[in-house]
Amino acid sequence: MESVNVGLLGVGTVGSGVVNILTHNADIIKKRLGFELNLKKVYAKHIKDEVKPLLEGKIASSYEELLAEDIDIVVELIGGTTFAKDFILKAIQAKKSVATANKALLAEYGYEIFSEAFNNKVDVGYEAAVAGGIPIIKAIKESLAANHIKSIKAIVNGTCNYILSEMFYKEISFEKALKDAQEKGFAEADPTFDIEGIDSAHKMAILSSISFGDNVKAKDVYTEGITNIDLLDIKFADEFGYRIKLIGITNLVDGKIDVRVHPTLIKKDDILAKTDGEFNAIKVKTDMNDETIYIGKGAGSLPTASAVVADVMDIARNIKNKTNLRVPLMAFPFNYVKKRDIVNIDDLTMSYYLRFTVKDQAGVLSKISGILGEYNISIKSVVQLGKNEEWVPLIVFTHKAREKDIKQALTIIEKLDIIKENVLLVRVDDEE
Ligand SMILES: NC(=O)C1=CN([C@@H]2O[C@H](COP(=O)(O)OP(=O)(O)OC[C@H]3O[C@@H](n4cnc5c(N)ncnc54)[C@H](OP(=O)(O)O)[C@@H]3O)[C@@H](O)[C@H]2O)C=CC1
Ligand SMILES: N[C@@H](CC=O)C(=O)O
Repeated sequence: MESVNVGLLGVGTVGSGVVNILTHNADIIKKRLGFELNLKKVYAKHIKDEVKPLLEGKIASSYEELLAEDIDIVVELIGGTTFAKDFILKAIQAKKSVATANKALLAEYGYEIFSEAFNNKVDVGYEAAVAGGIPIIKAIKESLAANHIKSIKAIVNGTCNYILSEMFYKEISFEKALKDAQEKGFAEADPTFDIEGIDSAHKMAILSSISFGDNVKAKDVYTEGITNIDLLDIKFADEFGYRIKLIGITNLVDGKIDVRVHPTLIKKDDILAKTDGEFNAIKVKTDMNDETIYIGKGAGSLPTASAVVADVMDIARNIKNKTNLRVPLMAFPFNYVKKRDIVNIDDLTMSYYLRFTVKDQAGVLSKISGILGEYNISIKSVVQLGKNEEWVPLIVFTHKAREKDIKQALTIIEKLDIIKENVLLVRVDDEE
């Protein structure tokens, strides 16, 4: 049976993983498909040295060669939302199916890309765009297709999870942990996307869209990153029975979409708290299948490439079967119009971990608790660190309170001369 031809744009961390898998696992791929996947052409600004020997005779001199008639599927692995978008749209208009890991692009232009794919009767696979090697897109679109999704709670950024884990276990600095994550190929080209929570927001926008059949964009996601989390907070959380994780959440509240990403104190015995390093974990609650949990490597060359190649295999099957199915890959895409409003985080009620830096003098706590009390916020536990220093950390765990009230109370507290800097607020997951 004739092979299906693949063109690859970008041979960095994930692209080189794709080259490795297509080369080293060519036999099993052929056995499972019943035909060969032929990596016909690659185009990249730079090609990783380790895969150059695998690409003899395949290197194109311009990206246009990937759009030639004999290429059936193109794989976009350069990232970004400008050239990548133009390239994908050109490929679709040239009737080529696409596989991509580009969550930033889909979270912004998913609707446009999927509409174009629908009109041109081609597939767009994006399994690798959320949680790297974990088959979460397939799970939601296919395995849970008979369910209403109720909620998703997840760790979807390998870099942040790696940083928080390294800080906790090795007590190394944030900067050193980030550098390690970059060297291992987990981080985005611009790592602020990871550490400021933006990459997680892209992924939660995609998960929220496919779960609720809506068109949620990254700008709809309330987003906080991990840059304000200190080793001190990680240790405190531990003492109180929690781990700090960057958590993505989406669910429906009174018909509105609650979708957010922020650092969260998670009870130590929760599977999310036990997921470390570049691993991701996703809990999906549904109406008929209770809770299913997915864990695996969320970043890195081969795990991510494994998801990309699986998409390429699905698309290749569709091409060979000439079913023009679009079902496995196109079910619940972004071809939904925006239907629901987004919940304002200020209207939610949660418990909080607050870290104040206060003057080491009598009466400070009663001043703070007095102001919190005026906003109906009661303190669950409190710890004051250090003695005989001018400024000391004061940690407060609150009972449940409305986010808006907490923020208003903190605005007043932050103006007191007994407070040194902005208060750190971390939400506590106290779901039973
Ligand atoms: N790394 C990971 O673990 C994961 C990454 N992803 C996503 O996969 C995609 C690729 O990421 P990753 O492999 O890590 O990124 P890399 O930066 O390692 O690789 C991207 C490659 O594309 C090249 N490139 C950029 N622009 C162009 C262009 N216009 N023409 C040709 N080549 C270009 C880059 O060259 P140069 O360096 O010279 O700019 C680089 O070699 C991104 O969308 C990312 O978000 C998804 C899941 C996991
Ligand atoms: N930078 C991302 C890569 C995978 O999506 C991450 O760290 O999770």
